[in-house]
Amino acid sequence: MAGNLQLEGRHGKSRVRVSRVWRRPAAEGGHIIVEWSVAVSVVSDCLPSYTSSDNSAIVATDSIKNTVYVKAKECTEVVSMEEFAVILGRHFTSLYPQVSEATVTIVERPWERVVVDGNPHSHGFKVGVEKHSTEVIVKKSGSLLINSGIQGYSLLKTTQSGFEGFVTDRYRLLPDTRERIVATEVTAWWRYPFEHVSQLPSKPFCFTQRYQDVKKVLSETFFGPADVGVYSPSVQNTLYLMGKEVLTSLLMMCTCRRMNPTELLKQL
Ligand SMILES: O=c1[nH]c(=O)c2[nH]c(=O)[nH]c2[nH]1
Repeated sequence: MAGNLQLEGRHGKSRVRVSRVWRRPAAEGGHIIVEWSVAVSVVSDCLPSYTSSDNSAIVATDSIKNTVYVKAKECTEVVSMEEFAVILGRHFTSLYPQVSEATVTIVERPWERVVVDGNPHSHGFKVGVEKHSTEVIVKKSGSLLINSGIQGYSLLKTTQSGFEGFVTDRYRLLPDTRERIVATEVTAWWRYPFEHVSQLPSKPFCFTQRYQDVKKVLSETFFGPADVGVYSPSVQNTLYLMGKEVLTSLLMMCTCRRMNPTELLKQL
């Protein structure tokens, strides 16, 4: 409290770019590289720094940035970005008595292993398109919220899509169709069912594997079987089915939305 005002201080650092390489032998799958843009925001009891010139409780945002680098260096074993975010969140909430909560957001640059002559390269990578990200909130009590997402996942099919029966008024130009090309850019978020740090799985790659599982479910639902596909009566319906499928098959809460309006809706 300051006077009759109830205040909560939150500060942090965003756009901290960090890369980490784990040099495994080729026989064990080769090198792994990650490049992350990290944002850390802490809820911190340092109200005197707002109401007076007393900065004694502030963890400087510069120190927050340096911590990201140090913690990445300390990860001698491969970690997913969700695990790294939890490591950071636990660090800030346990080391500093004044920090009650930390939110760590990470967006990954999608480096993908290249394939040469059909073989995954041991240390060669190219940048992919869609982006994986996570937002982790850790409280001093150990309570946890992990939401991960995918952005810029562009999908297109050349048939098995239509759009009919929508509002007809003097502004409508589009005819009904049961045959069109459809392309959309999917943004999806899902929540992991771990509500306390003690519930976190110890299995390595669990979060990274889950990300691959979500992508697979989203694309299989969008496209349908390889030979015949599946009919989509609207982008809305397909997005709903994609989210529902992630929810039921992977047991996670999921929201799917279209970032951009359908880009390619040419009537054939
Ligand atoms: O699947 C679609 N949903 C829409 O809301 C829409 N609007 C539009 O012009 N074309 C389409 N297609």
